[in-house]
Amino acid sequence: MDEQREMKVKNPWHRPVIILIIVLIAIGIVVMVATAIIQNKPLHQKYKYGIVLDAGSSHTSVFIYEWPAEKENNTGMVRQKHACDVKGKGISSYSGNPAGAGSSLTDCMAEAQKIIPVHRHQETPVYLGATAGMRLLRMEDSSLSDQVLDAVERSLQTYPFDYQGARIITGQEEGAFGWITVNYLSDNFRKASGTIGALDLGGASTQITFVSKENSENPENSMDFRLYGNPYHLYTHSFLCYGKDQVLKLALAKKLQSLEMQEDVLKDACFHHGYKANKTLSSVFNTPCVSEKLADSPKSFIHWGTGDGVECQNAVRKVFNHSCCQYSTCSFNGVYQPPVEGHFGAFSAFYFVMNFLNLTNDDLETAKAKLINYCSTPWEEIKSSYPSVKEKYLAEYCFSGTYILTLLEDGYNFTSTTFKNIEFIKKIADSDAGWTLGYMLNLTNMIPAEAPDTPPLPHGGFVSLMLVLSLLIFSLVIVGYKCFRRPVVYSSAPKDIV
Ligand SMILES: O=c1[nH]cnc2c1ncn2[C@@H]1O[C@H](COP(=O)(O)OP(=O)(O)O)[C@@H](O)[C@H]1O
Ligand SMILES: [Ca+2]
Repeated sequence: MDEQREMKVKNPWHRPVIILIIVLIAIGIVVMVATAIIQNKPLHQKYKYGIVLDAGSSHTSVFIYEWPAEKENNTGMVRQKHACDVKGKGISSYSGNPAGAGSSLTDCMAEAQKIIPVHRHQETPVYLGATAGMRLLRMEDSSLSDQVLDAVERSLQTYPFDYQGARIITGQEEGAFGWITVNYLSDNFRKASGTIGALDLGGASTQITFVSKENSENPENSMDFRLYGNPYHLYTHSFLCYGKDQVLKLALAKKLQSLEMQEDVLKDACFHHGYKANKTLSSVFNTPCVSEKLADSPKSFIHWGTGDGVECQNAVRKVFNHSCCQYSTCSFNGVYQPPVEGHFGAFSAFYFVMNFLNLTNDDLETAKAKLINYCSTPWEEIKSSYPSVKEKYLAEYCFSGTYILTLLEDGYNFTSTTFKNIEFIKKIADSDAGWTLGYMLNLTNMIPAEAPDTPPLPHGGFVSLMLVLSLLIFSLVIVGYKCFRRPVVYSSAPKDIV
C-alpha cells in the first residue's frame, strides 16, 4: 500500500486552457444572440406618406396616411396620421364660384406640408375623390362639375406633392373601398374569422357592401377581389339621393306635394314640437333628387315641428319604394339585394347620429322606443340640453335617427336579430372608417392579390429560440466541463511492475 502511493493527477487538460475555451464559447454565444437581435430588429422606422381628399357632399376632409417605408405590402401597416376638416361646405357647393373650391383647400394642404417631412414631399401621392354631391352636380350640369374639378386640380398642383388626380368616384368604388378600409384596419384579411360588411351614410348617398354567398342576380351590384391570396365576392350598392340630407329634402318635398300643407305651414312629425323655421321652397327642390317640382306654390313655407316619432316613421317609410322588384329579393326602389350576412360596421353619419342619440348599444326595439321619446321632447328643451351642438344637426337628429332605423329595417331588411350584428363605429385603431384609405391602398398597389412571403418565425420567436438554444449549449458546456474536471484517481504502478 505504501508503495502504491495514491496520487491525484490533474485533468490532462490544463485548467487555464479550459477557462479560456469556456470564455470563448460564452463570448461566441453572446455575439451570436446579439447579432441575431440586431439583424432582426426592425430598422429605425422610415415612413412614407399618402394624402387623400374626401370631397363629400357636405364637406371636404384631408387625410394623411403613413406607413413604414420597408413594409409596404404587409397588411395593417398603413395608419391615419392626421385628418383635417376643410372649412366651409363641400366642393359641389362652389358651382357658382369654382375657384373658391380650389382655395378652400389651402389651410388643410398647408397643414399637410408641415406634417409630412420635407424630404418625402415629392414622393407623397395626393388623390382627390369626390362623392355624391359632385355626382348630383354632374347630373345637373356636367360642365359645372368639370369646372369645379379643374379648380381643385389647379389648386392641388401648386403643392410640392405628387399629384395623382381629382375625380368623381363611382358609388361602387365608394362602397367597395369603404369595405376594404374597415377590413384592412380590423386585420380581417389575414384572419380566418372572415370579413365584416360596410354601411356608409353620407349627406347625398348611402352604401351597403358585404360578402355574399348568393350568386349575384345583377352584375352591377357585384365586385370580385383577390386580396392576400383569398377571393372575395362582394355585393355592393350605392343609393344616390339616399344620404340623410337629400332624403330630408325628398321627405319634405313629398309632404309639400301632399295635402299636409295648409296656409304655407308644413307640419312635420320628424321635427320637435316648438320647432319653427321659415324655409324657401327652392331649399327643398334645388336638387335632381326631387323630380316633381311644385307648381303654383308659395316661395317659402313655415316648417313646423310636431314631434311625433311614430308618425315620423310612417312618413320616412314613404321614401322607400317596395312595389317593384324583378329579382328574388330587393332592398328598395327595385334594387337587387341578397339577405344581409354576417357582422357590419356602420360609419360616417350612421355613427354621428346613433352616437349623439346614444343608441349605439341598443337593440332595434329599444332604439326605436328611445327615439320616439327623443322626438317628443320639446325643441326648447333640446336646445337648452345641448347648447354647444350645431343647431342644424340638433334640429335634424330626430329625422336622421328615424331615417337610419327605417333604412336598416325596411330598406336593407335587417331584423331585430341581425340588427345586433351592426356595430356603429367612427374609428378603427385610430384611423377613420371611410372609403379613403381603401382607395389609396388600391391605387398605390398596397394590397397584394397574394399573401406576401413571411419568414417562418416572427422576430420575437426567432430571438427567443436563439436564446433558448444558446442557454442550452451553454449549460451543456458547463455540465461537460464539470464532468471532465472531476478528479481522476490513478494508482501509481508498483515500481517492480514497471
Ligand atoms: O356631427 C355630426 N352630426 C350629424 N351629422 C354629421 C356630423 N358630422 C357630419 N355629419 C353629416 O354626415 C354626412 C357626411 O356626408 P358627406 O359629406 O360625406 O356626403 P356624401 O358621402 O354623401 O358625399 C353629412 O350629412 C353631414 O351633415
Ligand atoms: Ca362620405
